[in-house]
Amino acid sequence: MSLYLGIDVGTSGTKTLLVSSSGVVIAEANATYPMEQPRAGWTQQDPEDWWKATVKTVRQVMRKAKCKPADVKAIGLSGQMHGSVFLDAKGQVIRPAILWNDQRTANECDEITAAAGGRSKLIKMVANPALTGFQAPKILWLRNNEPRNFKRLSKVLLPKDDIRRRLTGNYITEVSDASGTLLLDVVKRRWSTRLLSKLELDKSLLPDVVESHEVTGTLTPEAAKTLGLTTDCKVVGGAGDCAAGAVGNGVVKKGVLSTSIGTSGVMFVHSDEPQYDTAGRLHTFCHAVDGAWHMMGVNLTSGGSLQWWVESVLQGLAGISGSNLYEAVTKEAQACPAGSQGLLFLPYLNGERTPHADPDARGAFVGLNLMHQRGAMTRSVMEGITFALRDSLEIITDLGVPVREIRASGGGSKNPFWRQMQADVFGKKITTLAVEQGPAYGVALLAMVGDGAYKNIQAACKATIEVADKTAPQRSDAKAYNQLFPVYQQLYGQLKSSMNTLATLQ
Ligand SMILES: Nc1ncnc2c1ncn2[C@@H]1O[C@H](COP(=O)(O)OP(=O)(O)O)[C@@H](O)[C@H]1O
Ligand SMILES: O=C(CO)[C@@H](O)[C@H](O)COP(=O)(O)O
Repeated sequence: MSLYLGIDVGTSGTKTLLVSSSGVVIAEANATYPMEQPRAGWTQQDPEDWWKATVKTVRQVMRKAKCKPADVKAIGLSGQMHGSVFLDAKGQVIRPAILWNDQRTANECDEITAAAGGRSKLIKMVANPALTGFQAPKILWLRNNEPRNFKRLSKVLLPKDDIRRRLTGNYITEVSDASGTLLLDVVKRRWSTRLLSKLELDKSLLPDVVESHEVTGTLTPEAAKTLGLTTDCKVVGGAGDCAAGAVGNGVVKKGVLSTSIGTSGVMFVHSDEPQYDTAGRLHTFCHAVDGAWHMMGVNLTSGGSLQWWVESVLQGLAGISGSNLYEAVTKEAQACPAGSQGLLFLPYLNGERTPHADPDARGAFVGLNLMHQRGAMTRSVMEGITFALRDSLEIITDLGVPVREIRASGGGSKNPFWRQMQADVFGKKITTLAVEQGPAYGVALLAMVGDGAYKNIQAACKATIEVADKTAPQRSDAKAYNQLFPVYQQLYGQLKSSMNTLATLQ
């Protein structure tokens, strides 16, 4: 028997899947860990927590499946992107890892842009502008703010690649996650020696880069023993969670987009060429598909905004308690008409990336009146999150990218009411898959390709992925959203200066 492990080192926890070569999920396990916020806008985690969660979940799926260790032929790794694990020459972690949603590096983003000779020159070099969450500004932040730690620095790894180091002993990343460092020449799929030299950073700080399906090593005897696997088990490159999730959704060819409403929100499109938005609003990264790229818009607090609204604000109020919190609030939201009676919500609770790269953007309800009840407010939170995704969709379609179908995924898309809202706001048919397992599933498929079970990732997706559900737009609600969306789009510009001042007062 040939089995494959997909491990996704997420922000709230690690998810591990054991999958057969025909794509059936045999067992799954999750383990959570905390996120530290030492100051407003700063986010950190201990890489040791990721390793413990990896060991725990792999051992759990092996126990559940009762299979032989030798049956597990290969592992695919996925994870939260952009985070930085700082290591010394002995492979010891120097300080807590700084995460994708951390906002401390605004000065370093300016420093990078200036060193590159301006924003458009930087975009030409690495296909993207400098954004606070990316890895390169974090390395500069360490140099500027913790010089003693910087002196000890020998390697910087992305979260899932730190797990690879512990599994194989090798310091390797792959093209999709490396794209989010801002140090990869995304067009040539190799480190940008030009930008590295302008930033006076040594290339030896970075790991080697491979394609996502390539084998990066086998388990060390120690790792094999700890996980209950064998030293023949391969570890393939894998992918950052956005590209891995897209592979798991079958977004490996032109014309299909995927949206994900998790903590963050992502609108993702496959591209056969390295196409990019010259204004830098979308990210252009290498896809986990050999020789392909992708563009994506990312909202930093997407499902995270609804989670804040439901779990921090509404929870405990009359009728909103117990294990069915989201069902209870959805019922109230559904009772309010599309457009939330003229109420709009801006989901910029922790700054924003697409289309407003602004660490000091903030959230807002605009248009409140005495008629509005709890249901209208919940509905407007869901609508605001969906409008934020439509911002990305409009940039993608304005670039001339054809959109035939949108595949919805993530915790938010499990809710049929929200799927219908997405169809209505986007004006497109929304599809969901029979088994939606996200990034961990995508990298299990890449592991199959690396092991030779399929000739490429397109063949693996074709053999394993099945569309289950289709939701078409409803004309009347779509019309209400089309009236509201231009007002939503104006609000950021109108409120930016007040939001930025308020951010200094928090
Ligand atoms: N029943 C539900 N209805 C609507 N949204 C939900 C529901 N359950 C979870 N969510 C949303 O899904 C998000 C979590 O999605 P998930 O894909 O698990 O995120 P992540 O991988 O980032 O942890 C939550 O922030 C919440 O907004
Ligand atoms: O920053 C990005 C992508 O550019 C985020 O999508 C993170 O990669 C999110 O990780 P999770 O919250 O899904 O773990």
